[in-house]
Amino acid sequence: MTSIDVKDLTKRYGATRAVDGLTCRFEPGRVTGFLGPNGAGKSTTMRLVLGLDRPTSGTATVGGRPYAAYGEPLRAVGALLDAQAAHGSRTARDHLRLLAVSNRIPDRRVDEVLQDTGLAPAAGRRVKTFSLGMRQRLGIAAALLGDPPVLMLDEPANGLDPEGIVWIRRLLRRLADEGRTVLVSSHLMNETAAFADHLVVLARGRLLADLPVEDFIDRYSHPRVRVRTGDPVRLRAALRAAGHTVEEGADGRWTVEGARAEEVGAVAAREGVPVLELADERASLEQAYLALTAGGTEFAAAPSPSPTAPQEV
Ligand SMILES: Nc1ncnc2c1ncn2[C@@H]1O[C@H](COP(=O)(O)OP(=O)(O)OP(=O)(O)O)[C@@H](O)[C@H]1O
Repeated sequence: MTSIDVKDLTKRYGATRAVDGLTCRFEPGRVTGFLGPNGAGKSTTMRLVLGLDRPTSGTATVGGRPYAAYGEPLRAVGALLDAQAAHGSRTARDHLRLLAVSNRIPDRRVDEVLQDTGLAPAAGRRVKTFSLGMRQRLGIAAALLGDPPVLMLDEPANGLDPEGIVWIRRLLRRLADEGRTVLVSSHLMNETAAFADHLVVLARGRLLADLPVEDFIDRYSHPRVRVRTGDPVRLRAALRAAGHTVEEGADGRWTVEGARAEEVGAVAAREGVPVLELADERASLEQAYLALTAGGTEFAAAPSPSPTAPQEV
């Protein structure tokens, strides 16, 4: 089983700490969503794992070894960092063949990954004629080529149509179920919630959260209840008297923020008010994520030591 281990990793570009003392492990058998606002350090971390950049300090290893120590790297880590990387004048098949040869990967894998990514009908077309979504699929095909135990994909759903998004979710799930380490960076929170098991959240190069998706939502989101009643006047008064704030939706359903269904149910029962619908509503990952990174923004907005000092980015 091959994990990615990041220890005390720091990367500075001039005054910018793109990655700042990051320690985390990406484990096999699950899809880890790697989240963070623009400039959080996700791509830099992935580049450091792939040895495309040198850390200022700290280490990043794959299966306990630096990526550069692997003789046939595509068999160790499949990565999609830049879907535009393929040479435009080559056909998709030739692009994959070249990668396969340099990693001693059998030629039959080229046709397998073309098939797996839905590109078989376009295999003989030049890459420069590909749409963004097709290039994205080609990048994923290249990542799968060496049948690697670790996959690292930067925004893989970028440019995919709805059918493509369903496809990539299923693919990521299958890869993790096969015991691989699957790391996926994304800006799309709800999208990530639909396929990730685990989240690692960065802001300004620092680790903000490293925990299962469910725990993330429990920890960072507030409970709320959806309720519908046959006696709005009495229930509204009773809930307000019990200290709850009620938001009334146009469809007759109310939202009670910060409450659980049993509390709202108890208030209604005490008043003898008929309840037609009552449910805890789990806040979405989007809300939880925004709440967390809003904290990161406070940190970011801390006053600099003196107005004339250069601002740390
Ligand atoms: N080669 C570089 N030279 C200078 N600064 C860089 C370089 N690469 C990244 N940075 C800076 O490092 C910080 C982290 O960037 P990075 O691309 O890793 O973030 P990210 O989380 O991947 O963002 P995004 O989601 O926008 O892709 C940013 O402030 C960025 O401007």
